[in-house]
Amino acid sequence: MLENHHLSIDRLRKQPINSLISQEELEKKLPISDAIASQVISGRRRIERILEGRDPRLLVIIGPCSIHDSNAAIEYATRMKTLSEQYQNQLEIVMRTYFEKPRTAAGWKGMISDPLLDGSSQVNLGIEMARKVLLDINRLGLPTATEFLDIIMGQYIADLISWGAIGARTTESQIHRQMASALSCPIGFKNGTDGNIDIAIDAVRVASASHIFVSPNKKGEMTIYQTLGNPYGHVVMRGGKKPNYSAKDIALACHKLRDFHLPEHVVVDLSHGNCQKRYRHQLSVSHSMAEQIRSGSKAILGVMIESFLIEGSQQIVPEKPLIYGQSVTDSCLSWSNTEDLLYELSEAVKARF
Ligand SMILES: O=C[C@H](O)[C@H](O)COP(=O)(O)O
Ligand SMILES: C=C(OP(=O)(O)O)C(=O)O
Repeated sequence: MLENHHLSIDRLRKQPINSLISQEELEKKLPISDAIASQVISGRRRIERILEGRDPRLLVIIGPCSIHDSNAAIEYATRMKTLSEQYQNQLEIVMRTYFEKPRTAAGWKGMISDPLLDGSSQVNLGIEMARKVLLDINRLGLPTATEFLDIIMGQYIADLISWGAIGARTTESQIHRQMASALSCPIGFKNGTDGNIDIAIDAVRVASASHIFVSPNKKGEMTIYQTLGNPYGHVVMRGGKKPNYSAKDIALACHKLRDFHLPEHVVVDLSHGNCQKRYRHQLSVSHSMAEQIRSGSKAILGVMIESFLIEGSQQIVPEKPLIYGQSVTDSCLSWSNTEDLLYELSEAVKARF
């Protein structure tokens, strides 16, 4: 009687579906080898050197908006690995491997939440598939980037990530800033969806400090951690109601960073608000980046690009087969546009050595 009464007080709007695999169990199933661990560590170190201003190469975070098909992701990574070797003296290429999608309103929330893309929400399968893709891509020798959206799920893959993002919708969230202060990779904070850069600068400052952060340990036991602070936070300009990639916008952001004695550099996201959701416009934003870099800008430390095997995007329709290699979230650039764009950026970077 008492139990029923209790149920009606705090379990009105949820019911258990399944228990979640622990990080320890998942890592036992899909362990990181010594070779992959040192690949991740060296990828992070190269990115950190760019952030420290000790490497003039351009950080390029590139890949599909989201990963929904492991085979297509591996094919993309294999092709990208060839380009990353070709341009290794100018570009540090890191592949976008986004498994969690923050949605403006509704929509598919990514491989971790719904790996079968049918609303069956098999989270244990999703997290296993995500970890496997990351192991495979890192095994190819390509560093990986992701958005840390859910403060618990990201920890199941964080050991395989060389660059992390806190997205436009969560940069202002205290919990995400605290999580970033604990993460082992460099973290880019997006400006807000309305274009507000100040919240991203605040996030960099907050994440660089130590915090108390409550999260599960590898066994799944809730634990109180003291974080050390992340010295590699930086701002990602992604535009908002209007683009913010012009030299003037970047100079303004640098001016604001200077006021807080922070390094005067940013990553520019060519997609999202900067292309105003017209994916081909990423090419014009890229021309502007190349132009600014050629004229000596040191403020652009990196760029983010949404690209996949096939350009554009497609809807997830029940029973309808998906087009292989095409995005199911934001529209992406084609492979051939991607090749042209990386060539242009690599040539521009030569000019700033
Ligand atoms: O990068 C992806 C999307 O821009 C983000 O997840 C929001 O997508 P939506 O506006 O289609 O929900
Ligand atoms: C969701 C993304 O970006 P933003 O947070 O800038 O909207 C993204 O890069 O996938």
